[in-house]
Amino acid sequence: MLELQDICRSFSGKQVLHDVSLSAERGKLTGFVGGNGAGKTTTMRIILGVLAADSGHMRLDGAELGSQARSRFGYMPSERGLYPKMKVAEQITYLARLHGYSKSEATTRAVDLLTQLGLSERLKDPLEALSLGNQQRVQIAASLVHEPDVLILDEPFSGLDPFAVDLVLNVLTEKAASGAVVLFSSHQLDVVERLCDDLIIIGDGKILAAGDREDLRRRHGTLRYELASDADLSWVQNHSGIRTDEATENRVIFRAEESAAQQLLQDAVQRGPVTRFVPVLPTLSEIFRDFTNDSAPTLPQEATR
Ligand SMILES: Nc1ncnc2c1ncn2[C@@H]1O[C@H](COP(=O)(O)OP(=O)(O)OP(=O)(O)O)[C@@H](O)[C@H]1O
Repeated sequence: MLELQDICRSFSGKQVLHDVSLSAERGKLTGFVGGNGAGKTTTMRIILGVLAADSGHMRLDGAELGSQARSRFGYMPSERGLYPKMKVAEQITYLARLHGYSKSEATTRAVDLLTQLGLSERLKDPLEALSLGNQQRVQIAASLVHEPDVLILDEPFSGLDPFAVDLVLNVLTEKAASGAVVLFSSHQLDVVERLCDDLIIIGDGKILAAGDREDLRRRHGTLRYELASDADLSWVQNHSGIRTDEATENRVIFRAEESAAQQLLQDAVQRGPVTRFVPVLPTLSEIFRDFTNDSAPTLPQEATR
């Protein structure tokens, strides 16, 4: 497990990380979400050791994090950093060689990874001839080339089409299943909701919530209910103690305390057969808005990157 404890960091006297504590378990995909300027990249760069923390501790599997453990880290930075004129497969082979693979191992590894990422037709093209989404796949291949033990990805899904999202997801899931730590930041909450097992929400340099995705959905956000009946439900809108979010003749989605919801159910049963009454868990976007409304002026959907 990768653990950060009370990490602080300031730039020119302005504190941007405030006692950041988080953990990412082996075998799981951990999503790291927050609005613009929340502190995701700074945190990731500190994990990687390219930026120093002012204070705090970092551990991998209980041991203080040092350069030896970091040599098994893979990183995909948000600012892409490959050689535009170099051919795609050549580039990944070159990186594999730098990590100590023999020439034939490096070639095989490059071709396998790029094929897995859907780029088998583009191996001999220079990077700059590829679309931005495809260049990003190459960047992901670069972060994976040395079979990292801990994979840190800054916005790996931004700019990818749904097909590419699935390809990258398969690669990351496979990586996590092999026992690696996989931590990725993202603005795309729908993608994160679908992909990650665990979630960390950061706002204004502070960790706002963290844990198992489903657990977070159960614990946070406003609980809503769905009620459906064969009978007309138009009376529901005027029922005390509830607020309707959606309403048709035979189906409503409403917010209420549990006691008011139960009362409404009883009233509905007396008026006709109830065909459905279920709690509706909040989406990740709703939870994120609840948490960040106070702390981050910019919602991720408004991000331009
Ligand atoms: N080198 C730096 N010098 C000064 N301030 C910095 C530096 N790097 C980051 N910051 C500031 O730290 C804060 C956190 O930035 P960071 O890039 O970590 O946020 P982020 O969550 O990755 O945002 P985004 O989603 O917009 O990329 C911001 O206020 C940013 O301006």
